[in-house]
Amino acid sequence: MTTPTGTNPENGSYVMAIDQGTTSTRAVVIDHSGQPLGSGQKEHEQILPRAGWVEHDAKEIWRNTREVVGLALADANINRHSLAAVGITNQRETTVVWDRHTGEPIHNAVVWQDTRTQEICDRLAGDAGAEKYKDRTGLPLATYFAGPKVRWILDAVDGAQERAEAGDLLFGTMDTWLVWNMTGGPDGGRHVTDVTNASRTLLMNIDTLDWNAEICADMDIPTSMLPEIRSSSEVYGHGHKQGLLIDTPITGILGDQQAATFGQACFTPGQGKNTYGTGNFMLMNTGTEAVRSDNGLLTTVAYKLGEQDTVYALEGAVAVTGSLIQWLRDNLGLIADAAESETKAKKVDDNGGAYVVPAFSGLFAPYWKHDARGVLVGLTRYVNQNHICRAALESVAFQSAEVVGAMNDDSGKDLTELKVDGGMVVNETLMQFQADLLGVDVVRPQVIETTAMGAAYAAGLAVGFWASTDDVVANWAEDKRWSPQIDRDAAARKLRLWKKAVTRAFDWVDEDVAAEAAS
Ligand SMILES: Nc1ncnc2c1ncn2[C@@H]1O[C@H](COP(=O)(O)OP(=O)(O)O)[C@@H](O)[C@H]1O
Ligand SMILES: O=P(O)(O)OC[C@H](O)CO
Repeated sequence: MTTPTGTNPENGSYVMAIDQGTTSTRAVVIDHSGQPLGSGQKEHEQILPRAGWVEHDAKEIWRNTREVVGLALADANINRHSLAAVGITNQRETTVVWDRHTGEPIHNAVVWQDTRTQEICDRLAGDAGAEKYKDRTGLPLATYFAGPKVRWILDAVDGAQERAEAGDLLFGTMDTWLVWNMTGGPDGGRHVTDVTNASRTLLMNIDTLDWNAEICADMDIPTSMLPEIRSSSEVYGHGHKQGLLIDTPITGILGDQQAATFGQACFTPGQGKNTYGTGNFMLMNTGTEAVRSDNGLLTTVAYKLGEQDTVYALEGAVAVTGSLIQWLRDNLGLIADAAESETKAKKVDDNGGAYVVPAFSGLFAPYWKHDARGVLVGLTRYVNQNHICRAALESVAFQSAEVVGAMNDDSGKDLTELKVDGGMVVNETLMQFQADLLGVDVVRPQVIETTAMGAAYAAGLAVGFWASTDDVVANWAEDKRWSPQIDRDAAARKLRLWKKAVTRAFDWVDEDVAAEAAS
């Protein structure tokens, strides 16, 4: 039990991580051995104005952040004096533009899943060629990333371009928005981001880690509205007097998938993890080299600790996995909760020949086909709802198996085991099927809060709370391992049928469908 005095022996004994995710915001208090001590969580509204558009209210997210910080402190039974540092991790790419004088966003945040910028991407590809973007930024020119979203907001809001050019508007991903508000907002808030988040904007040169002036000019984005790019682990500022974390040093920022990679202790080239959440994101550490992919993977920054060398990763981003299970629940009413997807899937031995390809916002890795849409194929009278639940879970594993295939091809090495985390890894049927498909062990750590752990470690390393990444490795422990149980020919046949199903999703959005969606 702690008391709010300046002399408490527990002062500085913990680190807090704030995890600002797609569906909710969490704060977690973590101790030196890497154990979560207390947490708070709050969901925010998903604003869906039309097909393909997804928005968040950035002010709601800031309110929720303050609330969950209070909840986590209370749950851990500590006060802010017990915190040595706070780290931020966040849904990446989601874009906010706000007025630097008032702190008011000029539009709802445009979320990473949102596809409204397709026309902007097409125009940019027509002007300069998509290859230029891949060469400079390591990314395909796609609606997923932040730069085109900034362009869209500046076009959509009356007078925004002029205000941006006059230096009155600021851009940020969620890390930037939160740090600016936490450190004072209009009253001296720090306008910063870290290299991992900046590497998702399509505006940063992946080799020099600077904003690329030519690309910013192509998108007509004034560089005055861009945050300063900093490392992932250093002092960015301190909590402002109006917040709950007054004077607490803010010392870690990592995009959420990079944070999970860090929390899974993937510090050696070749090590990687796969996170099963709203979408699936696999990252493999490629060391200090920014490897370009020939197979639809993204080149991204994994982390940069202070002045140390930048560590890069290859990433396979899959847009729809856990959100398919939400869709079975909310749109089809097939299941009452996510866990029932497993109960139903276990009632049948296989998918009955059915395949679900959840290309709800096109297909991300390894295909990058924006004009694909979801399909359910292989239907016969035999197929029932249990088969569909199984097919939905299998689609999650199939999509990740294709990403692993791309990683193996790009790196020239075969994956030896897969570290997993995220909300879906409690689903044992899915984990077993993943091991069966890949032919390698799937391994779950004891603490599956890897995202929060990663942000906490980045923050704690900056203030000497942990001495080095060796402490992170020492704190990591295995919980459960699934080994392959089917032969490789059977796995290859399943994957072949999946790939056939995927081709049925291609090329759905023609001009008529696009015009209808836009009207
Ligand atoms: N038992 C389960 N089986 C299948 N999917 C699940 C299960 N439990 C949770 N999920 C899915 O996991 C996702 C939540 O994971 P989480 O890592 O919290 O997501 P995020 O961080 O992207 O918000 C939801 O999309 C939910 O549908
Ligand atoms: O918030 P999550 O866990 O769905 O992650 C979102 C990713 O960062 C998008 O790139």
